[in-house]
Amino acid sequence: SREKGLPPGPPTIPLLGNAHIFPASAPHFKFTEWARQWGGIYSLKLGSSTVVVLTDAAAARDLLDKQSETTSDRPDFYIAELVTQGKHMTVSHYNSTWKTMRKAVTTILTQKAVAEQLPIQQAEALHLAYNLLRSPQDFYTEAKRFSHSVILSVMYGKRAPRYDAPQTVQFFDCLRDMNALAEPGASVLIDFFPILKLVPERWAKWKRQCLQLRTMQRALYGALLGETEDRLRRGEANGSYMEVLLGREKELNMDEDMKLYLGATMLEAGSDTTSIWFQTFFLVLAAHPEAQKKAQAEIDRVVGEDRMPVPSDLENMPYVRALILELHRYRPNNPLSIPHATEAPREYNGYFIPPKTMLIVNLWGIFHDPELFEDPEKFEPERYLRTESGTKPGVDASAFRHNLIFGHGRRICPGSHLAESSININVMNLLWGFNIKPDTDAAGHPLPVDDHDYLGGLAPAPAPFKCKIVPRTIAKAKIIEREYLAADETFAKFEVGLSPEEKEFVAKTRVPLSDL
Ligand code: HEM
Repeated sequence: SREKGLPPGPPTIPLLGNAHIFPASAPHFKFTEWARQWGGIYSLKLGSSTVVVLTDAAAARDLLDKQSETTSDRPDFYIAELVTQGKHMTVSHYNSTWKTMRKAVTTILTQKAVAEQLPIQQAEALHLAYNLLRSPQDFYTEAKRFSHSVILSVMYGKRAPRYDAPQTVQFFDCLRDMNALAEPGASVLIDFFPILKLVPERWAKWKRQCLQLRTMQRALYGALLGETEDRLRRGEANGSYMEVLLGREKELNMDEDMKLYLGATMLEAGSDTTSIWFQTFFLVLAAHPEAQKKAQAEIDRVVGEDRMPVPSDLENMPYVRALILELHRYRPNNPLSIPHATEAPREYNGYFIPPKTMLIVNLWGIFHDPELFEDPEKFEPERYLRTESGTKPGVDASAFRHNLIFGHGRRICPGSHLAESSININVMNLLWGFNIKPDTDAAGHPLPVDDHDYLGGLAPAPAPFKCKIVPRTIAKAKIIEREYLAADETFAKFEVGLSPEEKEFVAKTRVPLSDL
């Protein structure tokens, strides 16, 4: 049962606590419903463990930002432990391995270092736009290829020019298997009822799956690391982050496994999140033509017809900036962020929070709170023009920093600069060049777009859907094509390591559309 002093919460039953009512999928909806009933700080009992859900931006700031020395641990995650033996930074406990890896990541992902990688990000964005001219129906997988290729290039100095290349397929298989194993249903049970860990391998299919995934991951990430080392030996450095790390591995104290899993962490954390963001972008814009038209009008005013947008244009586009913030609010990538855990007892607002409590920031519940946001279920970028935080006028918004969707405290997303840069470039490019429209029926009538249809997981992606992505003018399509072909030199630096098949593929596709 719930110990005295804990924040309130739904009634418990013996032994299980609240485990019998713990939602198996899309937990942010149930967590939000409970927040409206039990308040911005409530607790759940799962067996003898405690979860505190924070649907309150000020409480999240006070506990996770301001007291982050004792609230930066992660909960036990036995599945990840089996697969990576504690070396995956995102889910690792707050220990010396995490500190070493986090330091390495902060060294390579500074705002300045990200700015230096801008040319390949811009070239990848051109490739995305060019591919949307060629095969707009593939936008869903193209969002994944693009996101993966950017982080693969900046991390390992190698592009992913097509979605169905063997190494790219292998990467997405690893990601799919990890996400499936980490679905709250299975993993929550093991973590809260540790006796399940003792089930022998022959009865525990998940144990066998973990070992298979470990083998797959080590083969893939070992090969990518080896390729970078070979390139360095051949004197073909191209400025990738892994090269920087390899140059400083002694000073940063990185062992072999840390190097391998650091690359894995970055590729996985960077590919999935950004691709889901762009899939959401297409879905929500197809459903909201009015917002799309306003953003396009602003982009046309600032950029005109004769050139593509450049990053500095965004300064002059308040509506587009508001649209990006509204997308973060309306469909936050990680609706429950990533859970933290306490290392020491905490008192907050008269409640007692014991050590080893799982702290969940319910971003969904915060961003969809009708007390804070006018008509929160409505997609309305204008709210970010009325107030800086998008909240209703008069609401105390001091805890609403603009990067709330990137998490809190010492665990805050280290990839946020890279992600924001990708988002800014592409949102401008895509709205400048294309109309994103609902799919149509046989008679050409637009079909309704369901922007609530999402898959499960901690970072839910829109369920695969159809939409029409059409160049706004022939002149703009020609400019995209011209710019893409002109980025040849930038691409070439990241294509030395491609297999002969990939090189052939690139050579065949790097031609004007009329020659295809
Ligand atoms: C739209 C894109 C992205 C979103 C919304 C996002 C969001 C988040 C969130 C909410 C967290 C958890 C923070 C916390 O625990 O308080 C996180 C952690 C993390 N993110 Fe991102 N992220 C994005 C892109 C990226 C990219 C591009 C990279 C890599 C280049 C990256 C690397 C990481 C890593 C390594 C962590 C774990 C940090 C740690 O546990 O210390 N993310 N991200």
